[in-house]
Amino acid sequence: MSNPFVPDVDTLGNLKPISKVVFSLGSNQGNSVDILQSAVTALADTPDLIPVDLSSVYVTKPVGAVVDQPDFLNLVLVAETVIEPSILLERAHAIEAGLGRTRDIVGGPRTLDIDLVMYGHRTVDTDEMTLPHPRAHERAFALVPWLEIDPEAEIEGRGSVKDLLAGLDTSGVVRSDEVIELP
Ligand SMILES: Nc1ncnc2c1ncn2[C@@H]1O[C@H](COP(=O)(O)OP(=O)(O)OP(=O)(O)O)[C@@H](O)[C@H]1O
Ligand SMILES: Nc1nc2c(c(=O)[nH]1)N=C(CO)CN2
Repeated sequence: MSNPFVPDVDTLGNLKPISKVVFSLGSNQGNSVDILQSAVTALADTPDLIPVDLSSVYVTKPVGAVVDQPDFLNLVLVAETVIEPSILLERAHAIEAGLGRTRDIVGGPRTLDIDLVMYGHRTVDTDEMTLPHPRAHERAFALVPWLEIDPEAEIEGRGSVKDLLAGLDTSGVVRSDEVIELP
């Protein structure tokens, strides 16, 4: 996909399959709007990754183990790619690190978090990666923005995002006026 006229092939010359990938991005430290814009730009600039849709920005109440922390800004980016999930996660971690992310308190405040919510129909369960993301189906801060850009969205093994959201409290997820755009 880097060059539209040259198809992506593996070492045997077979065409690499294109997969739909869903990223959930969050930030609640630093200038979250600038950080999320830089992260979206960096993901979109990734060779062999084509952004398809970007959600609005949402202001969200913290959920999980640490609720006593500032509100987050969250958004979802859907893309198409031939990059393998493990390489994609490395890329996401490199973008997080480049934008000042340190890994300290699990579930605590962070300048930037990039989660790989889903990679096509792939299911993975290794020490490094779980796909679909093991907590995405219970996170209104990820599902609300995702549903906005993909009303037919489904999580492999969990069902439709619309149905999942029907069972979740979405009151802590509010669309904001902040604008973040694809480059
Ligand atoms: N689908 C996935 N997307 C992102 N990270 C994942 C995924 N599956 C496993 N991980 C791993 O989870 C580890 C913890 O990630 P991170 O530090 O972002 O956690 P967290 O943001 O505190 O919590 P959460 O994973 O619930 O968002 C990372 O080392 C990463 O490799
Ligand atoms: N609202 C909200 N809460 C969270 C978030 C997040 O991005 N948004 N990320 C977390 C750890 O990944 C834990 N809690």
